[in-house]
Amino acid sequence: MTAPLTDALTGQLIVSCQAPDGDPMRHPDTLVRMTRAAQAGGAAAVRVNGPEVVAATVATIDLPVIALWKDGAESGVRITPTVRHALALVDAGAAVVAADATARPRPDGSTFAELVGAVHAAGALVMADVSNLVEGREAASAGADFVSTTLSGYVPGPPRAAGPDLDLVADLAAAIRTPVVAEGRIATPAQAAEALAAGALAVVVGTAITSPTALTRSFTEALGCP
Ligand SMILES: CC(=O)N[C@H](C=O)[C@@H](O)[C@H](O)[C@H](O)COP(=O)(O)O
Repeated sequence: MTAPLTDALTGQLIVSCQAPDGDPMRHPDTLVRMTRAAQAGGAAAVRVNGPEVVAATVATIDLPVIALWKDGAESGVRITPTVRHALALVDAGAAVVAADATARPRPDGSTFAELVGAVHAAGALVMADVSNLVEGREAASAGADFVSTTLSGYVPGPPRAAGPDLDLVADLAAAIRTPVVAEGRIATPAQAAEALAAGALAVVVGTAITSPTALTRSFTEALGCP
């Protein structure tokens, strides 16, 4: 089952259609409209947050849905933190469940490999969201179908770079056979192309496409607006 989706995603753009807590765009119908816009613009898949939005997206567009469920404190494991969260996303129709695969303990005590096993048994694939090369290797060994650089810069440790972590993309692509997805702080079409050249199977772009609040702020800050 991995192969057809891998083929469909090769060299393609995945649009992350999410909005943070409190953002005016965090509204199910609005988020589903973002996925429709992504499809209209040629995206090969979308990445969406929460079972309600996943189910509404699956009912609305024809693209594969990569689903996560952000739950819990910003400081801990937050992207699909437990097996329960993962299986709820499969029930909602996710083709792929994205889950934190960092070395941090999961709140339900499960291992990442156990989450992979549960999702596979339920008939979906797994995208491992990692922050470094070691986690990527371990996620591949645990059976992840895709490894994404999502969490580089978002766990305690090295400071967050301004741009995408293309070194991690290249290191992962050289180290594992599992397809690598470039994700996180990809802000321009040129950076997306660089990520593919670095060895990514596909590129996920979120904020630069789907966050008018962040994009507005980038302009107001550049202008020194109060
Ligand atoms: C770290 C974390 O929680 N990342 C989340 C994962 O789903 C999203 O908030 C990001 O928007 C997504 O990864 C895409 O990245 P960017 O918005 O930088 O293009």
